[in-house]
Order: sequence, then C-alpha cells, then structure tokens
Amino acid sequence: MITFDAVTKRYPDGTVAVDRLSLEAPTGEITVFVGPSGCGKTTSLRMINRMIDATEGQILLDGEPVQGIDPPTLRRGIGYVIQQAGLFPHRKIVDNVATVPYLLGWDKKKARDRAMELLERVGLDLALAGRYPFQLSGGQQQRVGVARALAADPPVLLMDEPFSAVDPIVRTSLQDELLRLQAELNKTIVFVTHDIDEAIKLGDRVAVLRVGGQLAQLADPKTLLSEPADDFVREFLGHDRGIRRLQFVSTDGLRLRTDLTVQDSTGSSDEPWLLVVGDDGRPLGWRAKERPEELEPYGTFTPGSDSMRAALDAALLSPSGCAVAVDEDGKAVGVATREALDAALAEAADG
Ligand SMILES: Nc1ncnc2c1ncn2[C@@H]1O[C@H](COP(=O)(O)OP(=O)(O)OP(=O)(O)O)[C@@H](O)[C@H]1O
Repeated sequence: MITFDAVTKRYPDGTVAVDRLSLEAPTGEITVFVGPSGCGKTTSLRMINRMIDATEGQILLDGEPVQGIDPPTLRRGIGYVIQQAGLFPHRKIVDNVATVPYLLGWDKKKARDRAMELLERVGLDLALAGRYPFQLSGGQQQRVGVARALAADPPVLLMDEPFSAVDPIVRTSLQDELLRLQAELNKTIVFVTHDIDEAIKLGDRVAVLRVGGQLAQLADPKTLLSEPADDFVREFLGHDRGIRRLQFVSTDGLRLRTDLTVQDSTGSSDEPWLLVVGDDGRPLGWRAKERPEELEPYGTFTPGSDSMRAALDAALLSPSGCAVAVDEDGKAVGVATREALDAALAEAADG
C-alpha cells in the first residue's frame, strides 16, 4: 500500500503543486490521479519514487517512509511508464525491455528470456524484438514501455499519462490490455491521466485533484459518478455523467421477451417488430410489420456481463428501439423492449 500523509510540495519559486495530500493507494489496485492541467498529478506521482522529494508530510510504502529508502533501491521495486514510452532509441526492443534486469546484474540470456516473455505478455509480436524503437508504431512503443516497467516484476507500477499520445482506438486496446494484465499480475498501480473516461475505466479508486494540488474527492468510479463531492468534481465529470453511470448498472434484472423472435422471415404478427434469427440462433435483423421484405439493423448486448449502457446502445442502434440479448456464442436469448429498458432506467435513476 502507498500512503500519502499530508504531503505538500512547494517548488523553489513558491508554487504549491501539491497541498496536504492524504490518501491511500491500496495494494493490488489501480488508483488513478485525475484532474485538470497543473493540478499536481505528475508531481504527486514522482514523489512516490523520489524523482521529486516532498516538502512536508510523508509518503509510505507498505508503512515505510520512502524518504528513508535510497532512490536506486526504491526504484528497483517500482516500475515507471511515461507518455511516449521513453525508450532508448539506440537499443533494440528486447534490450530496452531487459534494461532493469541488466542493471540488476542478471546474465544476458536470462534477461533476454524474461524480456521475450514480457513482450508476449503485453501482446507484441516477438518478431519486433530485434527492431529499434523508431521502427515501431506509437501504440507498440507504449506496450514496450509497459513490458520494460514490468521486467523486474516490481510490486508497484507508476504510470504517467502512458496512453495519451496514441489515437483513440489504440488507446482503448492499450487500456483493455492493461486491465487484462492487471487481472493476472495484481500490481499496486498509480495511474495519472487528465481524461476522466480513462480514469473511470481503469480505476478501482479515482482521486480527483483540483489546481493547487488539493484532493477534491477520492472514490470508486461508481460513487464518483453518482455522488460527486462538489461543483468542481461535478463539472469535471462532464454533462454526460448520468449516461456514464449506466456502465455500472447491471443488466441482470432486465426483463427479456422471448416471444418476439422468429426463425423465418415471412409470416404475419400483430407485433410492430419481430427479430429474425438464423438456423444457428444468431440474429439476422429486425422485421417491421409494414416492411416485411426488409431486415433492419440490430444491436446486441449480453445480459449479466454487459452494462445498461451497452443495452441502451444496442437499442439505439436499431429502428425498433429494442436491444437484442445474446449469449456468449452470439445466439439470441431474448429482446429488451423499450418498456423493459425504461423500467430498468427508472430503477437506475432511483438508485
Ligand atoms: N520544477 C518546477 N518548478 C516550479 N513549478 C513547477 C515545477 N514543476 C511543476 N510545477 C508547477 O506545479 C504545478 C503542478 O504541476 P504538475 O506537472 O504536477 O501538474 P499536472 O497535474 O501533472 O499537469 P499536466 O496534466 O499539465 O501534466 C503546476 O502549476 C506546475 O506549473
């Protein structure tokens, strides 16, 4: 566990970057620092591995003040990932990843084997190992940066806007990869971002900081979205806070109708919309009563594992206004009508 105990950082010019910050980043969890530019996120992060020293207060690592640990020893147990990866340009990818093992005096083969294992773990093609950083895309370089930080298996990982320099699609896949890795590795991660969506997606706990380096709120994402502490946090969360909250609302209790599914694309019914499925049970499209010859688009969600946000999204993708519930194999298991979605939304609004 990382503990900030009334930590203040005053730079020599008098700027108070962090102001009496007290919080805990629990072991095995992702704690995200988020807030507007200049609110002291990076300064807070760098005080953990003593790239910057606190002016007042202390930071404890599993109860031990970091001030009492010499920086090289401290950093051996702390991986560090920064924006644009910060790879050594003249070293091959495999050697970049093996940097810390080399420094720790591992023999070359063991260090390289470890590097190859990690490259695979972060989802990189091993054929890239012999390349130089400039021969990789931005997203690939970020993965190498993560692999390098994990090389000596440190219990703590500090990540400073690691995914902000890549395009949104790559960014999403890097975030998914981090969550997948974290499910296996259970590191204590402190992650800095200015992007509230990233914070909500990745954080077990999210610390919202305001300019001046004060903690505005520390909460799990669901609580943050439903109970912002004050106007600053509410504004920072943005106007679509309600919609984003739906990603934490389960579809478990959503009522599904099973009588709106048909296998053939002909035949009549009083229902305005019927879902046509193939022989394999997968949806083919919606059939409108007035236009039985055409199949209209549909959207799907998986009850239980997908959120209400996904169910609503599925409904909005179709002119029927209904969401198609599918199982893990993509087979239709029912339909959430507007009425059912309405009822679930009303319940979510109450809670
Ligand atoms: N070496 C320094 N000397 C003086 N002031 C500094 C120094 N480094 C940072 N600051 C100031 O401290 C405050 C916090 O900076 P910091 O980089 O921690 O913020 P941040 O939240 O990470 O910002 P960003 O999202 O823009 O990276 C800012 O006002 C910044 O200008």
